[in-house]
Amino acid sequence: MDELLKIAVPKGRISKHISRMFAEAGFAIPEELEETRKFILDVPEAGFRFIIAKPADVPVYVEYGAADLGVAGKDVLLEANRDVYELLDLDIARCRMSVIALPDWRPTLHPRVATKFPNVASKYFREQGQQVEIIQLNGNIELAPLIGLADRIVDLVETGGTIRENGLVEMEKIIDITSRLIANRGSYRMKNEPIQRLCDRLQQVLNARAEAKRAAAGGANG
Ligand SMILES: Nc1ncnc2c1ncn2[C@@H]1O[C@H](COP(=O)(O)OP(=O)(O)OP(=O)(O)O)[C@@H](O)[C@H]1O
Ligand SMILES: O=P(O)(O)OC[C@H]1O[C@H](OP(=O)(O)OP(=O)(O)O)[C@H](O)[C@@H]1O
Repeated sequence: MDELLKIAVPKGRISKHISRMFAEAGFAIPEELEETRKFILDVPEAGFRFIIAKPADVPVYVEYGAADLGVAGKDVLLEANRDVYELLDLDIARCRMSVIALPDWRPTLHPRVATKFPNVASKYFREQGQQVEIIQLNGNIELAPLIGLADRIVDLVETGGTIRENGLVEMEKIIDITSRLIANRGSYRMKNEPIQRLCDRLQQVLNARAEAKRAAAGGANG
């Protein structure tokens, strides 16, 4: 097959994990993936064309077939709710989505929740039987309760450093988050062989990583 497999990858956190993971899978990926200002990076030796996208745009490129495959956080996938196949949990960029507030938070008559994930947050509070006004922001969500824009936020937590530094507390976890490999439905049928080959190699990396983790835990215990 001479056509390159088009893979949409967000720059930043996820691209760092991806270059490492693809290298472990035996694909020589140039360091450029993390550094480049180019938005298209061909790696013909491996048969890939990387498309460098904003995280929230990855499912859009994949749904429309502008990319065959993509890597996106489960947060982004739940929020975007696009018609794509989720092929693999890559177990990278692990964090959780939580409800966060100031420590003295009390229920109010007209609660306001600020978030980058309005669809996920609305669904969560609806399921909890809570009526809230959702305010969509695009970043630095932790600011909202500090300046009186909202009394709670829904955001991602990894180490807890950001909420701690801003004097906030995590109230409830909504869901655990990792990044997923997704595929365009048509590409999955038409380019099944190279996609399956890539999935198999990535699955081997996941197995090797899990085994190394088990061995390390065993060593620490024994
Ligand atoms: N602190 C974190 N720790 C681990 N994973 C995270 C963390 N924050 C975000 N993620 C995961 O990484 C993905 C990409 O996040 P990243 O911070 O690189 O981009 P962003 O800031 O959301 O997007 P943009 O570039 O549009 O500002 C998120 O969708 C999420 O799945
Ligand atoms: O628990 P921690 O380890 O502190 O990580 C959590 C922070 O990381 C993410 O922000 P990011 O750095 O992506 O910035 P953003 O607000 O622009 O998305 C997230 O939105 C939190 O603010």
